[in-house]
Amino acid sequence: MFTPIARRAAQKQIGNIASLPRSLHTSPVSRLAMPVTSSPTSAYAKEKQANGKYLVTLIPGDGIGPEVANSVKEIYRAADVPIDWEEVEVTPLIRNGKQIIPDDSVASIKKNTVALKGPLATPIGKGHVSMNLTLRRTFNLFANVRPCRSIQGYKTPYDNVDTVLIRENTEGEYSGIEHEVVDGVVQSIKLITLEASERVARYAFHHAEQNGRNKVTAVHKANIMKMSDGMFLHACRQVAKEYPHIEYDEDLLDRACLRIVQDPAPYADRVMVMPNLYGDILSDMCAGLIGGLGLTPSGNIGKDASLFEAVHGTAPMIAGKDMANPTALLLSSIMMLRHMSLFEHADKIESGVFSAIAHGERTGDLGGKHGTKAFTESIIKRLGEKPPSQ
Ligand SMILES: NC(=O)C1=CN([C@@H]2O[C@H](COP(=O)(O)OP(=O)(O)OC[C@H]3O[C@@H](n4cnc5c(N)ncnc54)[C@H](O)[C@@H]3O)[C@@H](O)[C@H]2O)C=CC1
Ligand SMILES: O=C(O)CCC(=O)C(=O)O
Ligand SMILES: [Mg+2]
Repeated sequence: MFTPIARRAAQKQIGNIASLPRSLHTSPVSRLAMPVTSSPTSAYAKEKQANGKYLVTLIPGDGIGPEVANSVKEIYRAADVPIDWEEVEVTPLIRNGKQIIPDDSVASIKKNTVALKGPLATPIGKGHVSMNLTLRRTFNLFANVRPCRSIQGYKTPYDNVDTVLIRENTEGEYSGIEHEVVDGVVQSIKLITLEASERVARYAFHHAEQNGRNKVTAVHKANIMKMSDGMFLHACRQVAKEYPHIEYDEDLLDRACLRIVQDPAPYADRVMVMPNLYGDILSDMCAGLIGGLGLTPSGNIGKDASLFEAVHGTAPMIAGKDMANPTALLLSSIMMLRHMSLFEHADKIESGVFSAIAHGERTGDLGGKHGTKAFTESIIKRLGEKPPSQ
């Protein structure tokens, strides 16, 4: 199945990260709450500006986006994070019959190579295609890293969730190739390539190694989709040979869902890697185990740019009401800071937000009385504070 040409092309595009030195964060004891996402093929290498700060693209987004983005900006100001924001919009434009991202937004991400993004709305059924997916494809953000960890001090039926999902981010069920064959018959194509499968598999093994996880599990439905998911598995098996010190296994998607909701603890040792749609669904499911979408971050990692965003969407029912939980976008921004090697600022903000939640200063989605603004103030007061041990 693997031709030497396809293999060489894949190696050239993402590099062979099997031979990398291990990072500082390899022991489970020192494992960070929000993981490190950089690799030699996605490492942040920008210089500071003359004023001593880095320039980062900010897309506030739709719905609750501007409110949670504002919270991040205020916290960064209070924490003296050396970042200037370059704010751009990603309102869809049509050019030559094709939907595109505005030129200035593309140019900003290209130039800065790192972006923080609020959620963007996608109409259901008819209407414009997802600008989220368009951004991921435009910048070839091939791996979507979605960590989900129980929040210390916020009790749910599960105390020990610590999952990391890595979702193939550019193709699969979200390739966007759909057409009506004849009246009443529609075809939607799940397109999977060996190149993208190998690329995300290699990133998953590298991520496991870099963040102190000793196992990679490929999640699939290759019993049903024998060719597409079968090739995805084949790619994972081949890449696994490059990482003999990392254990590799496979699980069916439906069985994995059952096992995770029955007992998430065994999943704390590993990274799960999977095709696009499965990662979308599984990441919302895992968010439900720790308290909801107000809490889960993500990073879209590419070779030339990386874009960090919450797992959640625009939450239209609560938009503009000072009710949104900014934690998910803030934790995404902490992943971004670690990607940029701004570790001290990341640690200071991370401890502030976990401390506020542990002290019961919470937004409504977590049963608290704080609005977005009051919760932001609580985090600012607690920057650098160690959360109380339970
Ligand atoms: N990456 C992105 O930009 C994403 C965009 N979307 C888009 O967002 C729109 C709305 O999608 P939905 O399916 O309703 O999902 P959603 O994630 O916006 O909302 C699901 C539920 O979670 C709650 N919620 C989400 N984020 C929250 C937060 N920060 N604080 C408190 N509660 C929060 C909402 O109130 C709602 O009850 C759609 O247009 C969808 O396409 C959805 C997911 C991701
Ligand atoms: O693009 C969208 O509107 C939804 C995307 C989504 O659900 C996700 O990336 O998790
Ligand atoms: Mg989703």
